[in-house]
Amino acid sequence: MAMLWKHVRVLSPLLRRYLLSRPFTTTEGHRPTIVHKRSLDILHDPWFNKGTAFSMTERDRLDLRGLLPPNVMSPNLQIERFMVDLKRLEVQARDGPSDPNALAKWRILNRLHDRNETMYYKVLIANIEEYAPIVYTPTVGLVCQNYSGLFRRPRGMYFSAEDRGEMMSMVYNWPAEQVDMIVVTDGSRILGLGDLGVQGIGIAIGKLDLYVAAAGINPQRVLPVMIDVGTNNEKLLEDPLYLGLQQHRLDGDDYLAVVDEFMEAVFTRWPNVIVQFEDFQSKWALKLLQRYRSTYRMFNDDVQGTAGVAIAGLLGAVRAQGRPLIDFPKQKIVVAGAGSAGIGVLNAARKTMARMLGNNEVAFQSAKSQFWVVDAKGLITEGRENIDPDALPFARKLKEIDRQGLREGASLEEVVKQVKPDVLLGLSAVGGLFSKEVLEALKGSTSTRPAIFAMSNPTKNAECTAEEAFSILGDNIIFASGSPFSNVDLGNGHIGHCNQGNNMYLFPGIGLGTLLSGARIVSDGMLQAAAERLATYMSEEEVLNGIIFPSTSRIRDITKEVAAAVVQEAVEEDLAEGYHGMDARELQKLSEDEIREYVKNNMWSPDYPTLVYKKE
Ligand SMILES: NC(=O)c1ccc[n+]([C@@H]2O[C@H](COP(=O)([O-])OP(=O)(O)OC[C@H]3O[C@@H](n4cnc5c(N)ncnc54)[C@H](O)[C@@H]3O)[C@@H](O)[C@H]2O)c1
Ligand SMILES: O=C(O)C[C@H](O)C(=O)O
Ligand SMILES: [Mg+2]
Repeated sequence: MAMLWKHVRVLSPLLRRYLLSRPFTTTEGHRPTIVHKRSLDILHDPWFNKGTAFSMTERDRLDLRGLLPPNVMSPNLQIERFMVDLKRLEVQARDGPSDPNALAKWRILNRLHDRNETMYYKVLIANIEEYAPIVYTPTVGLVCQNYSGLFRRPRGMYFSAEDRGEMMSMVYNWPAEQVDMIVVTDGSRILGLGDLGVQGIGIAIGKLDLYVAAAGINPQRVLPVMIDVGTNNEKLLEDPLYLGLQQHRLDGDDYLAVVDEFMEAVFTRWPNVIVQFEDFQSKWALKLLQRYRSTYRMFNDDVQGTAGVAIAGLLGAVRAQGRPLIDFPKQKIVVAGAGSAGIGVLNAARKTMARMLGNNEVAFQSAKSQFWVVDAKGLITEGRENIDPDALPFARKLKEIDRQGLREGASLEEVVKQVKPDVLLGLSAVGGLFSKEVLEALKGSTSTRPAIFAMSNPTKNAECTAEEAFSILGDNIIFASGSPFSNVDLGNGHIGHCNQGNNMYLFPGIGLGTLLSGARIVSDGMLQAAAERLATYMSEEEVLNGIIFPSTSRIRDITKEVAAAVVQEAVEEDLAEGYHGMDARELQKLSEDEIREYVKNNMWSPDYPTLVYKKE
């Protein structure tokens, strides 16, 4: 293949297109898939199972005759039968995604995931807008909270504090020879729900569902991982039904030793894997990112993915005011929450402003004065005792805020009243923090179109609902939330548009782009390219209508675009080492459109391959 590629440039356009369109992975397309098992073993293997869709010839070949009802169903009919069951719950559904039936829907989908992966992803991809809120936020939060009761079949791998010294061999217990994507959590800060210990595995599973559905990562090559170092959740520690280690969390060097050993083990077995860190408490999220990011192919979704999505949203808000992007450094931004997500957003927004202002130290210093950061103790100033070093660069000078009529620890309401910000952005995990009073204060905003980002998850942790924002501030605002809300009918013929501002618009493309470029690390430039692509994805008309993020139904397309931008940047930074048949030099020769096509053709689709049995 590599030889062939060398000549692609001089080949006829037709042959060139053919070569570009060939999947470089092994099992997709029309080539049969070789399996080393037969009979019931196949039916019980979700990677290969097709259930009633096994053809008669396959039933003969794989010793399945008599093990299935005789009616051979088409994949579509099979899905129709399944959907009747799933839809039955909707008849009684009341309040959208946070409805109690959501958990029942999750159960039905999860059972399908356990029996037949191809069919599961077919259902998920075809109905992503409807079921992303079930397999992902907000329902996944409820699932994690109730995991002990919901647990049936294990999924993914668990590495615990008890496994120290064993991880290097344990990693070989996973059946897949190749793993492309790992999402790992230690369960210490699951969404805005706090420490859920081992039950946090649900978030890694949900994120990987999106990797398959949105990025077309092959489901046989994803691995959800839980690093169980204990929990500080006293309720779980006392619960006899809890599935994890019943001890307090390891800390300090003991903690680091476990995570280090895990990283070494997975990168030894799968040197090209990408590891996404997810929902680690802030105390460790930033430290682990610094510790690993220049040696391993890894990134932290809460810090870096969220930052990119927020940048895209903030730039969208500028466009929605009918102003040029270059006005971004003039925006006054109040951020509530200075944890891993808030700090990630602040650093990225400051850098973006600085770049627009001339990309020098003076610009970098002056950009920080556009931010007012409020945490659990109120406005952060240089007068704060024991200030978190990550928040320090954003601490306001005491003299300066005195002039603004503010002080150390001022409340969010006071800050909004005095600053009159263009943007109010919440990553606090505190539901209802943007109270009636805070939203009333935002009426004084000097912006022609103030923006509210209530980004905390799940729904009950959102800083305000869409209804609250639109009913108090009217329809001349931009609204985005981390978990989905329905659009709001304002009763005057106007509709308040709800955007979902969630890192799901970036992490699948960051992962896919890193994989297909074969980049050695995930660089700042690659993350920036991803964010910029998302920022320019919406048309002028959409943005002026308050639509600053795409709908989830377009997630596969936006992910392809983001991945292509990441590949291109990796190539430009000379980080790309290639992937399968596409080596680094060939990657360098591809045009922008060819990169897009290369990405598209390497996205897995949920089609049943023909199965052929072969003895091991
Ligand atoms: N939409 C997204 O894509 C996205 C991405 C990442 C995280 N999040 C959400 O962001 C939230 C925070 O995540 P994190 O990792 O930064 O958590 P964290 O616990 O590390 O940080 C929370 C921060 O909020 C502050 N805070 C608490 N009470 C406050 C109050 N009353 N007023 C102002 N600030 C207050 C805390 O002091 C802390 O700085 C979570 O709910 C998470 O689901 C959303
Ligand atoms: O998981 C999400 O929905 C977004 C984000 O990663 C979070 O932690 O809230
Ligand atoms: Mg997260």
